[in-house]
Amino acid sequence: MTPSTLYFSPCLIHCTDSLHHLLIDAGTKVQWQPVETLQQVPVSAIVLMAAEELKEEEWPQLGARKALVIVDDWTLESSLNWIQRGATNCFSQQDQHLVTWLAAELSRFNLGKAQQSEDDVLQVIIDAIPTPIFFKDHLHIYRGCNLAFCNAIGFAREKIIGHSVYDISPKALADKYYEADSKLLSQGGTQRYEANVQFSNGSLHEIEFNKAVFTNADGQAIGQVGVMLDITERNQLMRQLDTSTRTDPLTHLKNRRAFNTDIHHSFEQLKQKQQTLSLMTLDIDFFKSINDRFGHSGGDQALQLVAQWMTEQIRATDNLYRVGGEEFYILMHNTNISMARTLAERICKDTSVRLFTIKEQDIHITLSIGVTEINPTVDLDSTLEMVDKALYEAKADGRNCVRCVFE
Ligand SMILES: Nc1nc2c(ncn2[C@@H]2O[C@H](COP(=O)(O)OP(=O)(O)OP(=O)(O)O)[C@@H](O)[C@H]2O)c(=O)[nH]1
Repeated sequence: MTPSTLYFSPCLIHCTDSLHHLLIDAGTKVQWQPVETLQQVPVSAIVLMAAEELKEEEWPQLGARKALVIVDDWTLESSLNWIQRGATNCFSQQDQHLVTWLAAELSRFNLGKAQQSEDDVLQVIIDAIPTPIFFKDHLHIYRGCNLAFCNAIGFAREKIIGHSVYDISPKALADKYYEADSKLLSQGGTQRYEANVQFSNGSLHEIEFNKAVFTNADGQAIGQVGVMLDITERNQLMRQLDTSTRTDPLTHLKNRRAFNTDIHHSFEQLKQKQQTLSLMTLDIDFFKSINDRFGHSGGDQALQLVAQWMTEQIRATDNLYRVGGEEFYILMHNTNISMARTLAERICKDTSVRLFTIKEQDIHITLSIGVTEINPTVDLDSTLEMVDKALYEAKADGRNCVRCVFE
């Protein structure tokens, strides 16, 4: 692109010829380049667009170009409307001010270039900050950024400054950014949100955007500044922490805390949908004697083996928890009491005939099991009490058996 190239929409071809000659008379030689859409116009370049050819979806790109909107009937109101949308100016086709505007702008462009200073102290300072920083004007056009921002999104500064989000991001993403920016500009203050961002090297990052509006002396929003905090590691740690607070360290099964969350969630779903949900509580019989015989570490090994064994016995839709010393729960979705009882009896029987090897000795382990179907009209605490009662009945009836709650 050269500064003296002027872009124009094809339906203005008839006026480019006279403009060309008028500009030569004004001492400015230009070349003309037709474009179908604003997207084809390089950022910061001068473009003449016929108002009727500008689609609404192109408006966000007006501010990133020196866009002159050419209307059939010029009115102050329509002209101001176009300027508010980001157009640089608005002229009627016959208006010779267009020639003076172009001549002035083209000579100012050259002057501006000569005055450009590479010694921008503020730029040097923000480039030293490792966190990506950017700022945009009230038309969402990038007006500044630091090196970390360039590196993160993978564009050189010249490809960012003066561009709209639509010039540097895929449309779907640009739509999201534009919406968030518009909200912030209209509400003022600050904005904080998290989004997944793919960096230029292909890596995916969880980013916390912290943005704030800045205003002129009259308090009018004139732009926004944003900082991108990379919270990928922090979020990973939080997820690990969350998992570990819901996991039993010995058996790696979900623990009572996870059970409480899951059962409340499932109970709420049960109230809304026509489904069935059953709960089984399983307790190892005479576990104390295993501890007494093999020591605490032998007891731990037994717990791990039983947990592993039970994991193999349940279905993909069942959830197994270790909720106490030698006590487990199985939450069974889409399962009524008769299906739950069948599963419980199979686990009970198969466990009793299986051999578990603790400290190189084979032993039998049995389970007492209580089973209930969860009724959405009965409160959860009462249901948990009833299934515990069923378990105690199984213990009282000699252990190694299943007892059900029937309402
Ligand atoms: N090794 C080991 N033992 C545990 C753990 N948690 C609880 N225990 C032991 O489990 C035993 C449970 O004993 P009881 O509540 O008397 O139950 P029980 O011997 O299984 O008898 P019944 O349940 O009545 O059949 C206690 O000795 C606890 O110390 C653990 O994490 N590891």
